[in-house]
Amino acid sequence: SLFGSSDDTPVGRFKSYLRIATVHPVPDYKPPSDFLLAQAKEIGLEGKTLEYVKGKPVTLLTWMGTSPSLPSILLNSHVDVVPAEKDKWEHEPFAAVEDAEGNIFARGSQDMKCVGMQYLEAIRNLKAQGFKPTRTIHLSYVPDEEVGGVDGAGNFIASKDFQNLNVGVNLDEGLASPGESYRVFNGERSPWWLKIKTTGAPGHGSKLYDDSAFENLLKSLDSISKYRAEQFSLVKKGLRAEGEVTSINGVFLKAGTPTPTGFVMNLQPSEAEAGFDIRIPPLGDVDDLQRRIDEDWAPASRNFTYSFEEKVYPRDKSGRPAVTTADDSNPWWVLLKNAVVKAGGKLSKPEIFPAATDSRYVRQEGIIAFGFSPMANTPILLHDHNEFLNAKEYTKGIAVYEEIIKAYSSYAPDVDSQAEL
Ligand SMILES: CSCC[C@H](NC(C)=O)C(=O)O
Ligand SMILES: [Zn+2]
Ligand SMILES: [Zn+2]
Repeated sequence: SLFGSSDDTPVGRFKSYLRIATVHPVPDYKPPSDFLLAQAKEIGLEGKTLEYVKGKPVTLLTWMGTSPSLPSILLNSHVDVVPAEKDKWEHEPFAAVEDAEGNIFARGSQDMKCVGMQYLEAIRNLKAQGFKPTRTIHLSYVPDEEVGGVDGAGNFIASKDFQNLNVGVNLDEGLASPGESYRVFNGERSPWWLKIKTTGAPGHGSKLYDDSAFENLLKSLDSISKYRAEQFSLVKKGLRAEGEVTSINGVFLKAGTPTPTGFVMNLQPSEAEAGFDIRIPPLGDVDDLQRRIDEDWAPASRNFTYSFEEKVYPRDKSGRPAVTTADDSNPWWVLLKNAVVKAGGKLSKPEIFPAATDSRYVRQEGIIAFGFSPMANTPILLHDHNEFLNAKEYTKGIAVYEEIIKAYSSYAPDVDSQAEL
């Protein structure tokens, strides 16, 4: 066929998509978009591209519902993947080699080309069964998630195009699960990427004096380290899940006077800097964290200045925690749970995603969003060497999406009770 595979089966088409190396730092977004548009045409979906940034198309596929005025369903996936260190892999990372056990090795096999193709395969099957959706279903294939999504989902979700889709519920990526239950995420922690910098008088390495830059920084590191230990101990004691505490991890340190072979060893430097990746849960205390930064970690009294490379506010536009209700009061939660069970799967308790996905842009709009990648019995290998997904597990996921799409697109309660949905 057009994309170099003669294997025109669900698994074959998955492999074809995996073989399109949409890899950072310079993914070519045209080939996957052409591939997806060709798939859409074959299945009978409307397809178009929206290009908010040149060379970074959002591919939007649509299955019109019979009641197109009802809020729609948006199935999102990102087309880009992180790089792979080829020589550390057992199989070429973009060859989509299937081993004797049916494991398909490729960068993107878990994160998240599986999901992007499973949506399409589920729709292909539903169409073949003669199913007619009541609500309209949109599939968005976005660029640049792996570099923060600003040029991808960020632009798309801020657009008039997106508003016009009238999205009622969104699905995006989750994580694989080594156990038999699928994981599901109803919120995520927000990144604050903090850089702190202090200055102090330089001096001889032998002299004890107050307020050296290095000493200023050590005090901050001490305070940060204590806070980190407190948060981590809540996880270690089993009192909180990983996504429910604030994490802070050092990511760089910068100080010293370089020589051609190392650093000057008897000179106390006049500047010291450090960087931290902080993640705040949706219900985390933003004011407390900000106070710690101002008073303990980067106080002006110790000559600090600070800046953020990233600072996502963990609330939606109305000031509510950017978290989706995942209990029986939310019909979209109930539908999801029941659909998974109907497909023969199990769903774990909802969790907060520890890192950031494109879902944050949707939840910030106050729209219901679940992170869900149907991969059970699968080691978590996103961004890792030898990322793989088993063909059987992939195929099970298609059946799961068939049930979800059926349930979601058929959901049409009485007109007066569905204003919010
Ligand atoms: C600020 S965007 C960063 C996005 C990235 N996402 C993942 C899934 O690793 C992260 O959480 O670091
Ligand atoms: Zn991803
Ligand atoms: Zn990723």
